[in-house]
Amino acid sequence: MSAPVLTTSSGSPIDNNLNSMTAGVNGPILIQDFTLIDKLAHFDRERIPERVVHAKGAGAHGYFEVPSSDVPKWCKAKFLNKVGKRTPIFTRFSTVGGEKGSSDSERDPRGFAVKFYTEEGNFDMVGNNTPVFFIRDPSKFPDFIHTQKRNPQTNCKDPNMFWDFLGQTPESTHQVSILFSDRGTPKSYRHMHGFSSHTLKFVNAQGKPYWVKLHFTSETGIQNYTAEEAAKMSMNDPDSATRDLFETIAKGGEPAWKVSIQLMEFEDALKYRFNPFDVTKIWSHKDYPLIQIGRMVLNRNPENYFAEVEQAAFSPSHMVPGIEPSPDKMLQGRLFSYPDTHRHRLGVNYQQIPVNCPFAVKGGVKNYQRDGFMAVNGNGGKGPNYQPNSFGGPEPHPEFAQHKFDVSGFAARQPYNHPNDDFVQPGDLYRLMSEDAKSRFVSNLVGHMSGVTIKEIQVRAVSNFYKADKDLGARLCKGLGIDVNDVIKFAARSNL
Ligand code: HEM
Repeated sequence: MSAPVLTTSSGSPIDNNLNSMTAGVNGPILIQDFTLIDKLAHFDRERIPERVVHAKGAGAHGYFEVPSSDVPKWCKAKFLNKVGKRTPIFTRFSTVGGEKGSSDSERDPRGFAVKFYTEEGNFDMVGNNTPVFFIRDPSKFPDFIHTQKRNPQTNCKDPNMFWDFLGQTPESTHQVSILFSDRGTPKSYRHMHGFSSHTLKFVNAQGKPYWVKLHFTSETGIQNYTAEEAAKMSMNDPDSATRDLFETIAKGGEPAWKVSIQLMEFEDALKYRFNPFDVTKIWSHKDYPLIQIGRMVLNRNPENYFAEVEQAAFSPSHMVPGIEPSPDKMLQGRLFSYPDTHRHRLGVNYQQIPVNCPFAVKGGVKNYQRDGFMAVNGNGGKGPNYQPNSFGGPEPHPEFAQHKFDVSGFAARQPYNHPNDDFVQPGDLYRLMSEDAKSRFVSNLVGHMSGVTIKEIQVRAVSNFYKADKDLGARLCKGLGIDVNDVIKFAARSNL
C-alpha cells in the first residue's frame, strides 16, 4: 500500500521533507519555501501554557452506569434517572504541585476529575483523592500554591515556605495529615479513591434540595508506596502512574470505581457538629453512610494525548439541572477560577474542543455567544446572534430555574463561625492509624520538616500537630530535636 501524500497545513502536497529550498546548493533559504516556514512556525507555537496546578496528568475515556433506582428520589439529573443508563465520561488524574515533567510518585494529593457527557450538558466532578482540602477560603489559594512551587530567588522547592504557610494555617492540619500518611503516595491512579471533597446540592423533580458529598471508591482497592518506594519509583520511572493507566487499559483492563453519595437533609446543615460546607472537614460515615448511585469504568485510552488530555478543561461550574453549588466558599471561588483559567490556557472557545464539547446534548450547544479565537463549530451559522429575536432562535425556559434559597446577614469578610475545631478530625485520624502507620507518618513529616532552616517555623508547624494529638506532637519534637516545652508554650500562646 502506498503511503498517503504528506501535505502542508493548507493541504498542499509536499515533494521533499528533508531539504529546504535554497538559492544554489550553498545559498541562503528562500522565503518562498512555505513547506519549511509552515513547519517551523507551527513548531515554534507547539506549547500552550501548562496548568498552573495539576500540570502532570493522565486521562482515559469510559462510562458511568446507574445501578440503583433510588437516585431520582434525591436528584433530577437525567443521567441518573434510570437503572442501567450509561453516560460517556472522560477522566483525568494528576499530581498537583509539580510541573508537566515532574514525577508521578511525588508526595502530593492526586487530582481526580471526571467529565460526564450528559444529555443536559457536561457535568464535571473536579475532585481529589482526599475528602478534605488544606484551606477553606479561596483567597488563600494562590498563596498556598506559591508555597509548593519554587522559591522566587533560588528556583528550588523550599520547605521553609511550605511549613511557614501551613504552620499559620491551622485548618490545613487535617489534609496535611493525609498528605504525609501512606495515602500521600498512591501506587497508581487505579489504586486510589476520589472525592468531590466539597458539599454539593442535589435537587429532585419536586424541587426538594439535599446536601451531598460524592465518593469514588476504587474497586482495585487502595495501594500506596512507602516514602522509600516512591523515591525509588521517581528515579526509575517518573511516569509510572501514567504508564500504569495506559498499559492496563491497552491490555483490556477496566479500572472501575463505585460511585456513592453521603446524603444530608437540607435542614440538618445548621445542626451538624461540624460546618458541612467547610472543606477541611469530613462528614462522619456513621452519621451519613455511603449510598451507591453509580459505577465508573475506564475502558478506552486517548488516541492523542495533547488533543484529549492536555486540552481537557474541567470546571466545578459545569453543572446540570439537579446538581447545584453549596455555599462552600472554596467551591464558590472555584466556580469562577476554572473557566477563567481555561479562557487563558485554551481560549474563549475552549468548549468547542472535541474533548470538552457537550456532544451528548441533542442538537448541540445553542446560544448567542459568537466569534472569538478558534470559533470552529460553525459559529451559529446564519442564525440570529441576539435574544430576544423574531427568527426562532433558542430561548430560556423557566422550568430550569435553580433551587431558591434564603441568604441573610452582613456583607463582610468573615470566617466560618460554626463550631469549628480544626484539630479533632486530624487527631482522630492519627489515633486510628496502626503503630506501623503512625511511625511512617511521623518519619515522613520529620523527613520533610528537617529541611526547614528556621526554628520558629518548625515549632509553629509542630504545634498544630501537638494540638491534634499530644503523642504525635511529642514524637515530632523528638524526631526534629525540638524541646517539646517550646511547642507547648507556643501552642498556648498562639491559640491558632
Ligand atoms: C479556591 C480553590 C481552588 C482554586 C482557585 C483552584 C484552581 C485551579 C486551577 C487554576 C487549575 C488549573 C486548571 C486548568 O488549567 O485546566 C486547577 C486544577 C485542578 N484542581 Fe483546583 N483549585 C482550587 C481548589 C481545588 C480543590 C479543593 C480541588 C479538589 C477537591 C481541586 C482539584 C483540581 C483538579 C482535579 C484539577 C485538575 C483538573 C484537570 O485534570 O484538568 N482544586 N485548580
